[in-house]
Amino acid sequence: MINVSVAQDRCFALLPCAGSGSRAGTATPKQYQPVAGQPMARHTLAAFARVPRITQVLVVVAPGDNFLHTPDATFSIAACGGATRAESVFNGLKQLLVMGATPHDWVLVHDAARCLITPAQIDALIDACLPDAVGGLLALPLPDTLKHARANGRVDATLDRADKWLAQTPQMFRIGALHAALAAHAANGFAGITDEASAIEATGAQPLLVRGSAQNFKVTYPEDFALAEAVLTSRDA
Ligand SMILES: Nc1ccn([C@@H]2O[C@H](COP(=O)(O)OP(=O)(O)OP(=O)(O)O)[C@@H](O)[C@H]2O)c(=O)n1
Ligand SMILES: C[C@](O)(CO)[C@H](O)COP(=O)(O)O
Repeated sequence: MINVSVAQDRCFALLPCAGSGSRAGTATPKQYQPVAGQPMARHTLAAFARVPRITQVLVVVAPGDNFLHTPDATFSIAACGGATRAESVFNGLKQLLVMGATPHDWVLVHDAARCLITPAQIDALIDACLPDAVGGLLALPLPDTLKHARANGRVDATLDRADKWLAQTPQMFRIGALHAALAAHAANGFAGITDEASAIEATGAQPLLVRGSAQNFKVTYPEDFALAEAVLTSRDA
């Protein structure tokens, strides 16, 4: 007998990996910089490879990129990266549908540059979102006091942070819903769409917040590499 619930709940992973990493200041895009002995994106991929509920992993790279092109059965590559992260994700979703995913399947979109994600955190998001009608994202309540700045670099107010969260990835939604939500912003260059949840929110739906970890930070600035290296090395010890 076919297990219908499993067939309905397939989870794909989509890793946008086509950025230039301009804030990191590296010669090659930051996601390919060596961290703890491997290109950063390889650590991200290794975490997803250890989650049995992920049916397939697709990495979206920039056209012409060949940094990940060594044979590896745990992921596929599509060289369809766009000018923005949202465009890379939008193009990757189209590729997933070409590869046999259906609009009803789930997709977990995860920054290649968040190389400290763990299988347990991915599983926690899947567990929380599978029973949910909308889907959701890993996120963190603000750990610090939040200031409002004026253009002159001075503070004019301290904001209430009780209802503020920092968005992380993965962000998990139905492929069809996310594709349609992003398509609505394609004509204006995905302006204001900085993550998957923001596109879903614009449809009126309310993504679920699932508590992530401070260790799941995005390597963005030069000083972030040493921290990522230290955490990864400590996990291997
Ligand atoms: N056109 C783009 C831009 C970003 N990304 C990916 O989206 C993730 C998060 O983006 P971010 O950290 O902002 O990366 P960059 O855009 O590369 O960084 P920067 O803004 O400093 O240039 C990264 O894995 C990055 O490779 C992408 O696939 N396509
Ligand atoms: C998607 C994201 O990781 C959520 O925090 C983040 O917005 C991506 O980084 P960017 O600097 O906004 O491109």
